[in-house]
Amino acid sequence: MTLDLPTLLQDIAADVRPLLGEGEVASYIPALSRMPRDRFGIAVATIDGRVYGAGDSGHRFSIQSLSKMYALALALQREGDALWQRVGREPSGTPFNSLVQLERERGVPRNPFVNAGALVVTDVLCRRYLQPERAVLEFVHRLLGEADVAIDAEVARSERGHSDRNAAIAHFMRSFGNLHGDVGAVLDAYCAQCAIAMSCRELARAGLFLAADGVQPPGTRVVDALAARRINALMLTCGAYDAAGDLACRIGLPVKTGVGGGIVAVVPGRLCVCAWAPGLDANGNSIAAAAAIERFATAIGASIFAADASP
Ligand SMILES: NC(=O)CC[C@H](N)C(=O)O
Repeated sequence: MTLDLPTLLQDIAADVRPLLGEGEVASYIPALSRMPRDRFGIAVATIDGRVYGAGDSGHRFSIQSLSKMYALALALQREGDALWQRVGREPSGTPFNSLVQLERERGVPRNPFVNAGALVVTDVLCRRYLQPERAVLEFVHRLLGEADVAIDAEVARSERGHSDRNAAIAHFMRSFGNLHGDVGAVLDAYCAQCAIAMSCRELARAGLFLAADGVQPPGTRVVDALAARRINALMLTCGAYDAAGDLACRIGLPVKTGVGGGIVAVVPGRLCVCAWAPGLDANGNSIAAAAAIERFATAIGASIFAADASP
């Protein structure tokens, strides 16, 4: 059966509309507190080059922790397996900005997707690049084959001005010797990378390398196949923080969430899907975007835990 993806996406946009008033926007970053909660977008990019969208699929929003996929890819490309000496590969079962495990585990974060792990990744990039946030942005430009996407300077400034918790995490790790650079410089780069603004269409296209063993269609290798596989594994187990198990049950795919309301999911060998809606649940994951991707994955039979992948 050939799937009618444009119609499916329209149906999903209509289905999730009642959820759009639910949840809270990420007001701990003041510039994000103004986001209207009635927005919704969804887009799918297939590895053979088709892109479909519905709702506000072309509207750019703050990618926030979705940037951690790109930063990790870049760090793995530069550092290889040495990275795993400084960052773990286990789910945390704690909120994304938690400090509690760091003392017991001597400053080694559980995984690269909680803030502590992402700050270590940024520290690695600070060693490698004079402007690490530009390196992440240019990595995105390479994935998209165009240089249009940018960092929203106001969002970056707003988060940087309210980054006490991330500063605490960074200083704490530095006290254990697991953050080597200047904490202020790491926070500058981290907040700027989180403030990249992209649309669902751009995020779905940019994530295709994860669906294609590290090769960005139509044929540019951006990371090796093993790195792509590892990023997917970490997205499945850690990409949604303390909701990773719930989303694995509901969606069954590698996913990454961000407090800007975006969720990216990868269907290996086939496609990448991104949904966006600003209202967040208590874990900081978008309520309507998660519901939309759940509905999409179910409709196309995408769960990696199901025997039959194609309806
Ligand atoms: N989960 C997220 O998207 C968090 C990213 C945000 N910039 C923070 O550090 O708090």
